Amino acid sequence: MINFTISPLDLSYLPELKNTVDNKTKPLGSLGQLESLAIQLGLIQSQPLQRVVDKISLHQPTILVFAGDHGIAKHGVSIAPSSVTRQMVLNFLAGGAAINCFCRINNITLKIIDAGIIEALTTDEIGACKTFFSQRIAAGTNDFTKEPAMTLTQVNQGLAYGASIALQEILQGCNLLMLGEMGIANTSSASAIMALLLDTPSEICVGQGTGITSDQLLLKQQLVKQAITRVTNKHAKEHVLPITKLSPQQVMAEVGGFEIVQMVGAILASAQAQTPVLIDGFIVSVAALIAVSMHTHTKDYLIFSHQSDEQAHQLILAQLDAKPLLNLALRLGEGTGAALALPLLTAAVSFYNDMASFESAGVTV
Ligand SMILES: Cc1cc2ncn([C@H]3O[C@H](COP(=O)(O)O)[C@@H](O)[C@H]3O)c2cc1C
Ligand SMILES: O=C(O)c1cccnc1
Repeated sequence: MINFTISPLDLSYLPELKNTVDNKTKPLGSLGQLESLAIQLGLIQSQPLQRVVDKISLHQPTILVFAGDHGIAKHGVSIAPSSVTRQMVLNFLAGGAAINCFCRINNITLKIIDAGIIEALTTDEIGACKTFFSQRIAAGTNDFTKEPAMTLTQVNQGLAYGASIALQEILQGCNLLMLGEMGIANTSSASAIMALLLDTPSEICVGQGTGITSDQLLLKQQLVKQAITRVTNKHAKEHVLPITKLSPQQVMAEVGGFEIVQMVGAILASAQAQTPVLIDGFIVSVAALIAVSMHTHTKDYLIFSHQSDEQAHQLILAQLDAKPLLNLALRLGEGTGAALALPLLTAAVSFYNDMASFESAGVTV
C-alpha cells in the first residue's frame, strides 16, 4: 500500500508575502483573487527554500488527462455509450478535442493516460506518440449498482499509478500540475462518491452530466441511490454497532472509477512534493475531495479553476472552502476549465514578480 506524507504549509512566510503584494502600486486588495492566488503560489514555492521567494515561477505547466470506463454506463446514464471514451482518447492523440485547442493557445503540455478504458489502444493507434501512457487497471469498472466497482487492491494500484506519473512530471521540471478526465458516465461515479463521503442525499449529488434528458436524470438518480443503499446495507452488516464511516479507499472501491482513483494518487503525490495542482470541474473536484479526506493538508496545494455547470459542484467547492477562479457554465471536463484558468495564474505571477512597489516607483498615496 502506498503512503503519502503531506506537510501543512509553513505560514510564517505569509506576512512578508502579503507585505510584498500590499506594497505594489495599486490600491490595497484591488487585484482581488489574483492577490490570494499569488500569495498561495508564493507560499508553496517558499517552502523548500525556507525563505520567501523573490520571484514565483511557472515551469512546464502540464495537464494529465486520465481516461477510464464505467460499468454503470450500460444503463444509459450519459448521452453517449462507453465506446466514446476510447474515441475521445484517439481524438486527444490526434489533437482535435477542446482540451487540445486550449492547451495549444496556452502552451500547456498535454499527456493522456489510459487508466482503464474498455478496449486498449493498439500499437498502431499509439504509433510514435510520446504523450500517451498506458496505466490500465482493468477493462472498465464493474457496475457499481450491483457490486463494488473495483477491489481495494485496484484502488491501491490506481493511487500508485497516479502518484508515479505525477512525480515523473514533477521530476522532469513541471511545477504546476493540472488534471483532467475522460470517462463516459463518470459523473455518476463522482456523484456516488460525493454522496457517501459527505453523507448527502444522492438526489442532491446527481446532475445532468453531458446533458441527459429528464428521464435519464431520473434513472441516474435511482441508480446512484440504489448503489448507496447497496453499500450502506453491506457496510452496516459488516459493522454491527457502532457503524463506522467508510474510508475514502472503501468509497473508491465501491463506487469509484479508475481515472478518478489515479487522479487522487496524482493529487496526493503533488501535494507531497509541495507542487500546486490546478483542479478542473466536478469530477476532478471529487478526486480532490477524496484526497483531502485522506490527508487534510492536501488542500493547501490545490487551486480551483472554475465552477462547473454541474449542480453539485457548488456543494463540493463549498465543502472544500474553495473559491473558483472562473464561472463560465462549462460542463465538459477533459481539463478544459483548468487550461482556461492558467492565464490567470500567469497574471498573478507576473504582477507579483514585475509590478513596481510604491517605493521603487516613487508613488505616494
Ligand atoms: C463527446 C464527448 C466528449 C467529452 N469530453 C468530456 N466529456 C465529459 O463527459 C463525461 C461525463 O459525463 P457523463 O457522466 O454524462 O457521461 C466524461 O467523459 C467527461 O470528461 C465528454 C463527453 C462526451 C459525450
Ligand atoms: O464539471 C465537469 O467536470 C463535467 C461536467 C459534466 C460532464 N463532464 C464533466
